[in-house]
Amino acid sequence: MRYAHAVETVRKAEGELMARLPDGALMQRAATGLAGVCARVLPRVYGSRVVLLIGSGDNGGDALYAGSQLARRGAAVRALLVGSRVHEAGLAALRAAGGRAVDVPRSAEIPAGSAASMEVAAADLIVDGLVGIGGSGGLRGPHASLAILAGAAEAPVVAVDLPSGIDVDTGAVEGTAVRADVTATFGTHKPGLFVNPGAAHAGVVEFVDIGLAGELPTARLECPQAGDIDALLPRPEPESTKYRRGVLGMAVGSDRFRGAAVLAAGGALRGGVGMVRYAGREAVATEVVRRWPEVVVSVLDPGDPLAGLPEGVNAWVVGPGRGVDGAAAAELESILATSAPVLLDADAVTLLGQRPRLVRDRAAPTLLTPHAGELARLLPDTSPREVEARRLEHATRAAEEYRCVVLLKGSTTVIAEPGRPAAADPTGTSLLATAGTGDVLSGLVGSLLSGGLAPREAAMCGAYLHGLAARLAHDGGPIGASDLIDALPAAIRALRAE
Ligand SMILES: NC(=O)C1=CN([C@@H]2O[C@H](COP(=O)(O)OP(=O)(O)OC[C@H]3O[C@@H](n4cnc5c(N)ncnc54)[C@H](OP(=O)(O)O)[C@@H]3O)[C@@H](O)[C@H]2O)[C@@H](O)CC1
Ligand SMILES: Nc1ncnc2c1ncn2[C@@H]1O[C@H](COP(=O)(O)OP(=O)(O)O)[C@@H](O)[C@H]1O
Ligand SMILES: [K+]
Repeated sequence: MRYAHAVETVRKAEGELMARLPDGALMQRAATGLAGVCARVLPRVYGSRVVLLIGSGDNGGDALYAGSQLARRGAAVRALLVGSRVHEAGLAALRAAGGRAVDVPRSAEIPAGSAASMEVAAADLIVDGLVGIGGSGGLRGPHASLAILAGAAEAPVVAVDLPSGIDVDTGAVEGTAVRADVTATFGTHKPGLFVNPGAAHAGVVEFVDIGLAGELPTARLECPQAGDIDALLPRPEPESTKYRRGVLGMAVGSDRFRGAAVLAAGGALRGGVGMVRYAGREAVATEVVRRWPEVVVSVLDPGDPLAGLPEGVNAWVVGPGRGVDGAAAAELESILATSAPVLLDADAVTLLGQRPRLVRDRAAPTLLTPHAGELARLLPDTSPREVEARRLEHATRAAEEYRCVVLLKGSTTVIAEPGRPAAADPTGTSLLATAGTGDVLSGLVGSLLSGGLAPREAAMCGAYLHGLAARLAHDGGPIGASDLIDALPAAIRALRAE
């Protein structure tokens, strides 16, 4: 598991640790780790041209000390000073090691052809020490110009602690931010490194241990790794039966959206469910069984659909392609009145927006899996764009308001549960941005719920496998939701190998 803490927590923990250590010790640890990361990114240190982008704060100090270490190993290090002040001891260390520093004019944009712009363009490595956890908002003035120049340069960019300009606590990017190839982050991960759009600016995140772990409380955000998912995933045991592995009820698809039922059932079957019990109209049930003969179907009578819903299931998936009419609402209400764990997706989430109490007052485990548009319908005065800009914040708010677990789909899938650290899925890929992949996810997560995982853990495992399956299914061209189903067994197999 990778753990991320909010700025306020990091500051407090660093303060406590610093009080017990000699002055500057933490910065030396950070700088040494950073220099090591830079040395691994460079083909060789000796003779390479390293450009440091240096802002006002300690983030610049880290970069200057790391630069001094690289200079001692034979790199030609040049610091571009752009802040209203500079970390003086770091600058002195750089100079003592033979590095040089130039002031970048702070008032204006940096013109093409200026000395600073030529330095950046000719670099073998660019180190982003503009701002760290003390930054706020998108980058301003010459900081922004340097970030743009660094983005246009060929050299790899190593970000110090985080890519300057991203919102550390949320991953929001409001304005210009550095795009790094590698981020060396100190003491703990930061939430913005795991949540897009911030995460996409961080590149590969390398953790630098500065001895902070003992001072840190519970994380704000967790990012599960293959081993964590492998440990959680239910697997058949010698005494397993189809019932013990989990019976999943599925109220998905409709005459109009038959594919949703087929895809969701496929996700469940390849997710390791013991039995899928499909409930729906005859035409849909026929399609489901044609594709998946192992599914047990209950054909619902349009005159009295609730009477035909199967009983004795371990969990339910409700919503994808099901519609938002009165019958769908009555069905949702009836399923939520059971004591089984329920996953609400798509239309069921839309229906919930008008009936929040259905979930708020429910004692049994409940999981919502909206995309940004659906989540926005759950939160008054919130647009899908706002949800996408600050995913973590909105998923957390919805989980608190509806008192249940929320998996918010999208560029980064995030999972929130009141009173627990949020989780960010690391495997997501835009290959998934194609119709029907959400239906597969609902079945997959449903199968894990029916297998006994709690909603948060089922959501974490499902999202991880979903993204991994997309990556494995991808052989250079596009993939569809059906390919994703086929790749799920390989994704489960790959967990052990990762
Ligand atoms: N604490 C510790 O123990 C350790 C901390 N460590 C390191 O310290 C880092 C935090 O350092 P920090 O607190 O000095 O803040 P930091 O982010 O360098 O600069 C903030 C300054 O930047 C500016 N600025 C802000 N926003 C801006 C914007 N949008 N656009 C442009 N400029 C902007 C603003 O300055 P001003 O504009 O006022 O000149 C503000 O004051 C941390 O990330 C880690 O790297 C490590 O050494 C390990 C031990
Ligand atoms: N840009 C993206 N990057 C990563 N994953 C994405 C992206 N866009 C969509 N996805 C994923 O694709 C799936 C789409 O689900 P959803 O919107 O419910 O589609 P549908 O209703 O067509 O099945 C979700 O798992 C979501 O996280
Ligand atoms: K930085």
